[in-house]
Amino acid sequence: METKNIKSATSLSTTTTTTTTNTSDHFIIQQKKALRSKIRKDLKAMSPIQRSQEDAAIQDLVLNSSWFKSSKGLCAYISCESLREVDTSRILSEILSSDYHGQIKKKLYVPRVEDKNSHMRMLNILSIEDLIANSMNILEPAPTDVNGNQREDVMHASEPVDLLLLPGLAFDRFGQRLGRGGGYYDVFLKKYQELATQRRWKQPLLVALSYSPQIMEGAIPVTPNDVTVDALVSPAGVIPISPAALEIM
Ligand SMILES: Nc1nc2c(c(=O)[nH]1)N(C=O)[C@@H](CNc1ccc(C(=O)N[C@@H](CCC(=O)O)C(=O)O)cc1)CN2
Ligand SMILES: Nc1ncnc2c1ncn2[C@@H]1O[C@H](COP(=O)(O)OP(=O)(O)OP(=O)(O)O)[C@@H](O)[C@H]1O
Repeated sequence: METKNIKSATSLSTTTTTTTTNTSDHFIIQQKKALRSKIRKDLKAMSPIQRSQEDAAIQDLVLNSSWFKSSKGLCAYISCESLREVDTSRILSEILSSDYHGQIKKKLYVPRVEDKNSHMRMLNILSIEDLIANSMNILEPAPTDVNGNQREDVMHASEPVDLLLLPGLAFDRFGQRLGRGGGYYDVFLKKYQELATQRRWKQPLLVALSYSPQIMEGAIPVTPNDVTVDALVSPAGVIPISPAALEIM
């Protein structure tokens, strides 16, 4: 049943535009809503011990991987405990730690919500101290740094990022991702992929971090705007999905 709905969602992508919402779209939106509720419940039901074991396993997999070690520029989310997101604190500390020349190891951009119309920017930070809690209680950078200088927006950077670490509520083995419903990542990812194409940069690797209950057996409901990820990192291991990921992971 679920698979059949997904097929119709896929075929819709060629026949509808992103500005119209027809009956089938409404059906998928309802299915997404239901799945979000179920996953939120499953995440709440995880014991703190299981969660911290999974946080450690996922972060170890990332930190020990060749694709993370070789990355030079990243976008990563600042995990929010109350949203039950996979912890990124050790990964962020490693990115922002200094090498023996006193230089930050990798360039880091983190999300900042600009408005409710799915608009998010990825801004450069040099330290975790650069973050302040927003109205949703998620840590994010102020648009300017302590000296009053505008933070660099990844969309205006002269160098590409090679890796994006993404949050989400549910994922499947096809790389489909269900977010929290704001459309922030889908809009950002589409724009960044277009920028990379224009500049003839290599597309960044999109890697989602997922607790075990967030990986679905079957396909999750998707709409044409949903951007697929290249790979998942779950406590059981790295799951490469796209040809680019299969080549390097
Ligand atoms: N850590 C982190 N930062 C992020 C995101 C994210 O998912 N995680 N975002 C990715 O988009 C953007 C912020 N979007 C968000 C969208 C919804 C909620 C939220 O609190 N949702 C509640 C339900 C709220 C409601 O239904 O009214 C929830 O999911 O429980 C938070 C952030 C940018 N920064
Ligand atoms: N590329 C896009 N252009 C315009 N609107 C978009 C785009 N992608 C998503 N949206 C809008 O964002 C809203 C939420 O979309 P959806 O349910 O797919 O979000 P999500 O995948 O859960 O969120 P996120 O992308 O933040 O993780 C929808 O109303 C959708 O129309």
